Amino acid sequence: MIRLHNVSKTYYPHGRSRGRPASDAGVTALKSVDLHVPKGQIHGVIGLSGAGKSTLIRCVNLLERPTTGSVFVDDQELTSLSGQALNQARHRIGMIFQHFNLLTSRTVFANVALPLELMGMKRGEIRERVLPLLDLVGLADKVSQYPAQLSGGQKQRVAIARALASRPRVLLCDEATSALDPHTTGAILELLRDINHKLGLTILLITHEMEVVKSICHRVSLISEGKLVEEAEVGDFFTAPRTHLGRSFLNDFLELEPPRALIERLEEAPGEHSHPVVRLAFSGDAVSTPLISRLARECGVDVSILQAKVESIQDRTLGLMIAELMGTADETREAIDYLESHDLKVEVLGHVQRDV
Ligand SMILES: Nc1ncnc2c1ncn2[C@@H]1O[C@H](COP(=O)(O)OP(=O)(O)OP(=O)(O)O)[C@@H](O)[C@H]1O
Repeated sequence: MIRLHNVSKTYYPHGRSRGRPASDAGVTALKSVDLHVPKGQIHGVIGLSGAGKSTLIRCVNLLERPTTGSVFVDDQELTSLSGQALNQARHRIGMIFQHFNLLTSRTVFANVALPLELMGMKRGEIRERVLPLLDLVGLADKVSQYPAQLSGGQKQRVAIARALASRPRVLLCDEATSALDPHTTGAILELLRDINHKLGLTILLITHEMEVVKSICHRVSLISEGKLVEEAEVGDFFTAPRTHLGRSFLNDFLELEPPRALIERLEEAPGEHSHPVVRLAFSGDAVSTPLISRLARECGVDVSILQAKVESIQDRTLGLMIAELMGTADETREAIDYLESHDLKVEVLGHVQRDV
């Protein structure tokens, strides 16, 4: 449904003039991005501030025109269109924004009606289209109110109804819940999930919050310095991110870091009298297997659990633990092999001196 092929975007300080001086290098915000979002999927793009998320999503409806590469939506190449043809194609793409972008002088009804007025639709038809949409987003009783009379969550619901007014095939969400509190965020994400389900709408969203990805996305891409560096099913991303940045997002989300006092004592290389400190991630059957007690029995290693957590990520259960393995060098090495042979991901964070 959405396909980006080799899309790059460079912002030039002096626009796109042909006589650009050689020193006018510009900022390359996207580098050779390939992305495919099949029909009916909810796809998240997550990244740090400045990574290129907004540029990426704005390239999908050509609010930003890519410097090179092509963009297809619903099998139509948007990058080959301009003028009226591009306007027509954009009716199939709805968009919502972090700060809602409502017109303050228009009522809720008139905000949702605006794109239909611009399409030249008759008043009666507009009414028939807008009222069910306001019902869908739970605002049937706010038809005549103005944006200033609404909460943030209600404003975003108006924006969602407006985005759906032209019956788009695709909805783009630009940090749509970043200005909302966690409870309201949950409600808006549930509405988006509902719309995806009921209308079969394909959704591409950008966010810097793992919670958003965890709650509603099917797949996720990680963006860093303008490049998509990782793409995975959400369950896989949360159990075994492949990049350092992915692991750092996951650790921040899980808030699973060794205690500060321990971090200060961690040494990179093992010593004669040191124990490894490991981060263990396990999913599937391993969650319910008593591996730690077996470790003690079968490898003769004592395990001191420093932190542990079990998370439900969609249909998967993910266990995480930070632990100190106490035994001789041979015993702890054997213990790590044992854990890995049972499909646990083991990351040695460092080594701490034993009290001798
Ligand atoms: N209109 C512009 N002109 C020049 N540079 C821009 C423009 N818009 C974005 N940039 C630059 O492009 C890079 C990517 O910005 P972008 O806004 O796409 O990132 P982002 O991941 O959405 O960041 P944030 O989460 O902070 O909004 C940044 O270095 C930014 O400074």
